[in-house]
Amino acid sequence: MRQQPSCMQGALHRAGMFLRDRGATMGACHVPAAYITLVIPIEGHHLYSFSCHILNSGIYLSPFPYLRNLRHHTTMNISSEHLETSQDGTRWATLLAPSSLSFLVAAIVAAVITYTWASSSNTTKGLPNLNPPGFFSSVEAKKFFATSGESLVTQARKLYPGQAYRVMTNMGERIILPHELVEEVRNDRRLNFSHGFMEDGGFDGLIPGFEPFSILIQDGRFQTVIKKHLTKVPIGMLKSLSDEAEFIISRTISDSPDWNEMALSPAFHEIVTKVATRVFLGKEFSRNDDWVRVTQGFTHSWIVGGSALHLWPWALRILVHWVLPGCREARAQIKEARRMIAPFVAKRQATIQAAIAAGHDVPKFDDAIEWMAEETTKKGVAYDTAMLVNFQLVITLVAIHTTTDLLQQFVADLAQNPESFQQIRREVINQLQAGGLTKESFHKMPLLDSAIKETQRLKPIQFLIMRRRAQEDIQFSNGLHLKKGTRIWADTCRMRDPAVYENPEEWDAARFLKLRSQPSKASEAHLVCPSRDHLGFGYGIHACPGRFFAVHELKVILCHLLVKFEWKLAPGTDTKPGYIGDTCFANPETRVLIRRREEAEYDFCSI
Ligand code: HEM
Repeated sequence: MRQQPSCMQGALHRAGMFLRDRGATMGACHVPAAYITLVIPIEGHHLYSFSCHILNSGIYLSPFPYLRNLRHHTTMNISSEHLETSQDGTRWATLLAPSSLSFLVAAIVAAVITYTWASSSNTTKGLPNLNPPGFFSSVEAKKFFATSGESLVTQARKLYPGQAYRVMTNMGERIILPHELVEEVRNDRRLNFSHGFMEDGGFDGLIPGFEPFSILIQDGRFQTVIKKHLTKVPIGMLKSLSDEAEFIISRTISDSPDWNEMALSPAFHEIVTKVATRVFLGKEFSRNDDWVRVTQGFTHSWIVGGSALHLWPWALRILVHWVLPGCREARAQIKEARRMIAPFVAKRQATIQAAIAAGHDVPKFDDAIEWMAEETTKKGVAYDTAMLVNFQLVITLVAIHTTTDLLQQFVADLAQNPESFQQIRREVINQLQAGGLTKESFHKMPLLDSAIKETQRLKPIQFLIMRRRAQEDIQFSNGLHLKKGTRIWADTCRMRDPAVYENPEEWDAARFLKLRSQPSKASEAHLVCPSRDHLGFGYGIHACPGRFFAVHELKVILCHLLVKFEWKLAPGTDTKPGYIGDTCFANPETRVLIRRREEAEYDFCSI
């Protein structure tokens, strides 16, 4: 089965499959043979990650976690009869060519040059280039976009109205599409979200510490779990959300009737994490501070490590990640998460086995571990702790900081608009008193819904949204031609366009409530309904599938806050959003003065 390939050329040729996937083409390359093993994804699947071992005279890169046992293999032929199939059905090929460390370095340099050349030969080259990279390096341009991306894009809107343009972002080159093309992007399956995210955020599974993101591209099961289990938000889930909100708010926000100063960001981060974790993993984990620390820490490491990695050329990332602090922390956090989840999964399996052995009904569990296990089994694939942990880490990552951010911005907006604040509180209390904390009551709180949507209009989580990667060549109606592998983002400028929204710079709580009375706009005026005029949750087939859950979670937390507390901005505090790259975040320094309200107009324990 195993034999020595003749030289490095073969290995690089296979590496070309990986590069070609993002629009590159490999040139012929004669490099003397080296002991390098590359594990390359086959048939559109991606590699989980590499780990690197020095074995005898050679370097051995082995995949993690599914092919751990292959560490004992020294060579493997790439030909189709020698493909490996991992537990989840993904097929892999391992490439090897004989030699020494110097040739590994030569191979990496060759790959960098080829990739750089191939990337720059894209057909979108004729588009205006907003932030061109330097001749030898794109690092400065990437750093510039990270800090000044928002002002660059504002400038581009004036320079290139209605046109697509190129820009070197902090994550690499992107084509920014004018909003006119949003309708063409939204349901085009050739423009893929997960593969784009997997590349930007998961580094295509090539970097240990980022391998959890491979869950995003495994036959859509991640998205299916969310759509199937987190969209309807049944009353039991609503009750869990409220129960956890009651618990954690009482421990995070002072109960004093006197004004106390509080920073919004850390408090809301804690509240949102625990409330969401209650649904994802139950009380055992939502009340477990170590778990919360690990999952929050993983998000932080991902941001820090990922931002640093993006400054390196692709081929060097597989080396530098070993020393970058965020990447090292991410690896440690994954290990710790596995250590915590493994006994939980084992205990559950033992309970099921015991029930079966005793002839009892198999107990039913209702949390994200169970949903994912069920969905995976349905695909005929065995699941393991590593995969379940990947799922937990990624779902927490996509769910928490987005929801925390919107909650924080909304609370700050209310503090700056006291009249709307009082009207929204009145609406909430009236409905809670009339119908309790139910979905029906939420339907009767249109001002709350409208005001949150308004906050999101003025400060979406990204001002460039709908990240996609062209999975094949694409021609748009305006003549724009994208080559396979091209990365696009869409501009959100329409969300502040005076032709679409009257006084667009003004926060108007009732803006979307008023739109509900216009038949043509009624449906898209709801918070969970994306449209070309409001891209806060994206738009089209890849619009955020977690938005229904996020909106319910937000409303539950807000009901608690509105009923129990009074707040206003602390003197001198700053509410201006911050920008990193395409991300727009609520100001982490925002502080409020907050106090407990005297009236107890609704008792949450009664639901
Ligand atoms: C206020 C909170 C949230 C905001 C603002 C938000 C925003 C977004 C945005 C803008 C996208 C990209 C859509 C596109 O490009 O068209 C997205 C995608 C996604 N979101 Fe959210 N999100 C939130 C909460 C959540 C939650 C709670 C979950 C999970 C429970 C979640 C899971 C996802 C997933 C899985 C995708 C990728 C969809 C796909 O692959 O097609 N999000 N979200």
